[in-house]
Amino acid sequence: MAVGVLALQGSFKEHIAALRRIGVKGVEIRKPEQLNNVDYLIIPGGESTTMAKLADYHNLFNALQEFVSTGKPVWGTCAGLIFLANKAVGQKSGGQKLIGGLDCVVHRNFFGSQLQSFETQLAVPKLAEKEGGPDSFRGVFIRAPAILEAGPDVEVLADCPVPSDNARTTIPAAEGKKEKVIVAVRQGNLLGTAFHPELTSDSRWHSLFLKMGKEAGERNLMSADESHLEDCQEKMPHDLPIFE
Ligand SMILES: NC(=O)CC[C@H](N)C(=O)O
Repeated sequence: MAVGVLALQGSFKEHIAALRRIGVKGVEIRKPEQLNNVDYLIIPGGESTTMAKLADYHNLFNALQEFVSTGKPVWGTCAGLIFLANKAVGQKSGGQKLIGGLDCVVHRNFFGSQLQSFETQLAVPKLAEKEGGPDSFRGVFIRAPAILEAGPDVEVLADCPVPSDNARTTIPAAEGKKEKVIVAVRQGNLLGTAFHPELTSDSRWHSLFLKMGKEAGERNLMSADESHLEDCQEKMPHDLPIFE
């Protein structure tokens, strides 16, 4: 079985390469019927307004919403996280369509413009508990969103300190009082990260995501067995950027 990666625009090739590094096949998804052939779906980073327009154009919204409701694992990174949120703020006028499902309020460009993109070490004790490796993860934030509010069923997997001078953020005054914002969450079959794990060589978010299918009782979905996964992870140094 394969992992689908929504391939309308954005970093879908990078996700497919990241999956390949842990021995898993990623399949590009552009049409609603292609979702029938996959048991996992990754919605990559990119530009969420453009992605929403393309999804509408390709009649993908209903199929994506159905996929989310089946309980199969879905992971949104950056623009993909915005897409999965029940509510987004800081959108272009008129807003944009969202798939929804993730009980969160996301600020679309919380950390500012493209020029204010940054990298930082995030504390990820829960990821390390499940996947081993260091307690920190190199977060690559590209015109990144942040989660301002999360519902009771949402587990916070990482947060990020907000710079005290707010120099980097576009946050409105009310949210400006925050000392930190949420940047990685899980809610049942849904995973969301505001940063781009596919741009680093640390595969732990990808392997965590694949385990979510197993946890949901769906066995034998991976094209690589566990021992192969562990083998790859051991050989792969953590924390190195990948620029492909
Ligand atoms: N790297 C990203 O995916 C950026 C997302 C961007 N903030 C948006 O609105 O879509």
